[in-house]
Amino acid sequence: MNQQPIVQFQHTTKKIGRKIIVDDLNFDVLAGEVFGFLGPNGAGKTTTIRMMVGLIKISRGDILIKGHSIAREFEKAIRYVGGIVENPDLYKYLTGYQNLKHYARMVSGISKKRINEIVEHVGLKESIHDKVSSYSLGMRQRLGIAQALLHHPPLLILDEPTNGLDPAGIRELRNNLKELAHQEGVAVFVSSHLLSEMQLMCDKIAVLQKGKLVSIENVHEFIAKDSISRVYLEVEASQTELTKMLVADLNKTAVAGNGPSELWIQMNKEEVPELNKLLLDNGIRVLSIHVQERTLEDKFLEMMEEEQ
Ligand SMILES: Nc1ncnc2c1ncn2[C@@H]1O[C@H](COP(=O)(O)OP(=O)(O)OP(=O)(O)O)[C@@H](O)[C@H]1O
Repeated sequence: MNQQPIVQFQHTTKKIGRKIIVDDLNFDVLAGEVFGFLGPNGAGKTTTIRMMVGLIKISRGDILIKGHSIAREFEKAIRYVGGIVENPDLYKYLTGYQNLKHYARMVSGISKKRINEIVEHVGLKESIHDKVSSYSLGMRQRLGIAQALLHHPPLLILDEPTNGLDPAGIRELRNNLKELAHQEGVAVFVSSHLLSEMQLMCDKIAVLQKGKLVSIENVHEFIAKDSISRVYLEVEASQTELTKMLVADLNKTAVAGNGPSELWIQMNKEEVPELNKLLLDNGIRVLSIHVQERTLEDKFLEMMEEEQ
């Protein structure tokens, strides 16, 4: 997979009045990855995206798209961007196809073949000749993506794309975006509040807080890093004895679970074999041992608490 940088943030900063809203961002978004942009309300995500598409000026630094500066050569840079920043811009009284044709006329060099190809790609073939007013929100979102992709941009920017979609619509969108990135090599830059969704959708996660980049990692590494999991045990042993043994041998405190033989311990997944051995060496019968993996949401909330 071609992993060249499509977007390069270079000391990107936005100041409004005296307030620094986005503070010295430095990172790349690569071809072929779904890149998640996370952060609590007011972190500066929308402001960053608005700078990426030229809706507001960059105060300091720059953003390069395929090597072209948004600040100095906007016309060139923006040609490489497909974006839905607010709601997709669609004419409801026209059909999906007429909308795409209208858009294609504004951007030169888009063939009929390309329109059909993209319609198929976003899964709208069946309903493309229906009026947009009859479309569900998910279908409108897909038509918006088709429109953004008509001119073959190597970068797709989506601000909160799952807003208002039902679970089936979210799943469709997720699969669609992953396919675009992984099979067509498009860099997909997505901001969202839905952490469970981002965990399923993204390859990489960047976390913004108070305008600053606080983390950027592969999604699996991000979740697993310094990962303390809950390990649930169901054993045939007296809880008091077991608790004493865990403190003495592993320096761990166990918490009673729901049933009389259940308890849980906080530990790294890597420590589980040691726990298992300790139980076996002491002749304790283990009925079940289960590691509850952390989610992106757990990690994100922990991180926000630490930052506070
Ligand atoms: N034009 C403006 N004037 C003053 N402050 C602004 C302006 N635009 C944004 N802000 C402030 O900048 C901060 C970042 O806003 P932004 O909308 O980028 O955050 P966000 O991460 O997208 O948040 P959300 O998740 O709530 O959409 C907020 O504190 C907001 O109040």
